[in-house]
Amino acid sequence: MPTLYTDIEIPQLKISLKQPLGLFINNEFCPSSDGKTIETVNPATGEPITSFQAANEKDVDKAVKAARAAFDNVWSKTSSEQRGIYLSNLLKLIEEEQDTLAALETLDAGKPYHSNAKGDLAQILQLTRYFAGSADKFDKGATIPLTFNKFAYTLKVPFGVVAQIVPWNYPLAMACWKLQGALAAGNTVIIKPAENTSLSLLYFATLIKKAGFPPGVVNIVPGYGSLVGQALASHMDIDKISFTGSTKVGGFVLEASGQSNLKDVTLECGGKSPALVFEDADLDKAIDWIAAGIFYNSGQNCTANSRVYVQSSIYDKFVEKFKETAKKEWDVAEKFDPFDEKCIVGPVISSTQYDRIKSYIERGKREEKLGMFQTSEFPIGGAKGYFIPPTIFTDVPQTSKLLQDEIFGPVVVVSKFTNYDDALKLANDTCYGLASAVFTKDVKKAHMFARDIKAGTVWINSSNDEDVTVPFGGFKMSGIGRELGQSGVDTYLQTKAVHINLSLDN
Ligand SMILES: NC(=O)C1=CN([C@@H]2O[C@H](COP(=O)(O)OP(=O)(O)OC[C@H]3O[C@@H](n4cnc5c(N)ncnc54)[C@H](O)[C@@H]3O)[C@@H](O)[C@H]2O)C=CC1
Ligand code: BAL
Repeated sequence: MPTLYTDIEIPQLKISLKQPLGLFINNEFCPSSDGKTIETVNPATGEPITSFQAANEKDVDKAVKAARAAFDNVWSKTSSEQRGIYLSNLLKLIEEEQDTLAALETLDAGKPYHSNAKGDLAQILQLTRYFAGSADKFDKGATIPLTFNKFAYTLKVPFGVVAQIVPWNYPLAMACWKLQGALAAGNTVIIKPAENTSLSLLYFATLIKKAGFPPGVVNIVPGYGSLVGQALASHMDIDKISFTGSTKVGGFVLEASGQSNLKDVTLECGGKSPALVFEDADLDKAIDWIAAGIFYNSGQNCTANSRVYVQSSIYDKFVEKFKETAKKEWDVAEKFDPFDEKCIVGPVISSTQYDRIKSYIERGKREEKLGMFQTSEFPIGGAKGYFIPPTIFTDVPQTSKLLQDEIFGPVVVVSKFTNYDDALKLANDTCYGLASAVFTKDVKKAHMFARDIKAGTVWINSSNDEDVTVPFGGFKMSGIGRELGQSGVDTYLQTKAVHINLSLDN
């Protein structure tokens, strides 16, 4: 029998835990059908942590059968109030176990424990509270009076069996954005974590069971995207799929739906979000927001403000102060233990991502010969893991690959603009449309920008301070659909129209 649990010790926090390593189907941890496993690595050290069971197509079928049976026999007959009670039970358990869950994020994803992983858990608590309260509120239809002899009404009904594929940059938070919304709406779920960050969600499964969710309502199939993700996207008995990750894979998911059963698709994909700084902005505050908006989570944010446009009249001053702030507040030097309070910029997730980001930095420096500032020497001496210092490229032309591509690391490009029209044109010149930020004291200009920018989120005088009660999602190649807020439940409901004939004659 394969190992389905291992003991994990986190001496820095004096935490010991029993880590599940199996697939989670019908409320039980089980081995994969072919016994294959995946090794997961601590990105702060590059050393292996443990290995977990890797699902395959056969296991996906098993999970879908469990989810279908749970939907048909139990979950579709469970009242929305009761679903809210299960989510409230879950909330209490997350509160009790938040330090352990945050510690697992730090260990497996390299997120600085104090300044980052704990923040993810705070958001998870907030959204679980919100979705627990929404279960019996957002599923109401409407009555539509038609003629004397006819009226209609609508019912909001869950899709049934929902698949969810989540990435590694916010492993548990992204899972909870999707999971709690789908459960509140009355669906059963099969969820796939990213292959490099599966531990926190597997531990979370123990809370799902303790919270009282019936077997089969939540199923977890860790494994490779090209195998398990693809099997979910093309499965004939899954009614909806929600995906967060790269735009490229988002396209595969959409295509797989089209080639299989036209399952409903929500996609939350890449971004290259602009931040505009006008000459009337509060410069110090703008810089603080922008630095956090790109360097937090080592730049591994789909909404990171990775393109900064500054009005020419304040450009030099901005660049000088931005570098100072990056060095003072966001340097990585000698802070290589993400459990230590001093570590603010953790490692990036993997050697693959490290090499990818490094190649962009090399390109900017050598091929494109751009002005570059880094808070520390790179590669960093003394770091075993995948640490990259905050990197600022200046005077970057609009045609640069560094300005057009999503780099997904602590790398930012800064350029000039002359006036509002120029700034807007540059900001909209991208295939993405996830988020944007504008810094100005001119209320009119700020709202003009909110109107004119083609992006799903606009921050005025802030950046990346998302809120779980506000809808989130992208324009253009950044995605399809919305999550969080009321949309976070609505996206898992479909509308049925009922026509009523009151006529006595026909
Ligand atoms: N929007 C976001 O939050 C994220 C964006 N990205 C972007 O993607 C780039 C590459 O990162 P990756 O880890 O390669 O992202 P990815 O898109 O391959 O991974 C995200 C999730 O999709 C799954 N997946 C991979 N191939 C799949 C397939 N064929 N069918 C279904 N699911 C599949 C993965 O297993 C993972 O769970 C990053 O540099 C970044 O630009 C990555 C992660 C999150
Ligand atoms: N900030 C959570 C969404 C994301 O960056 O993927």
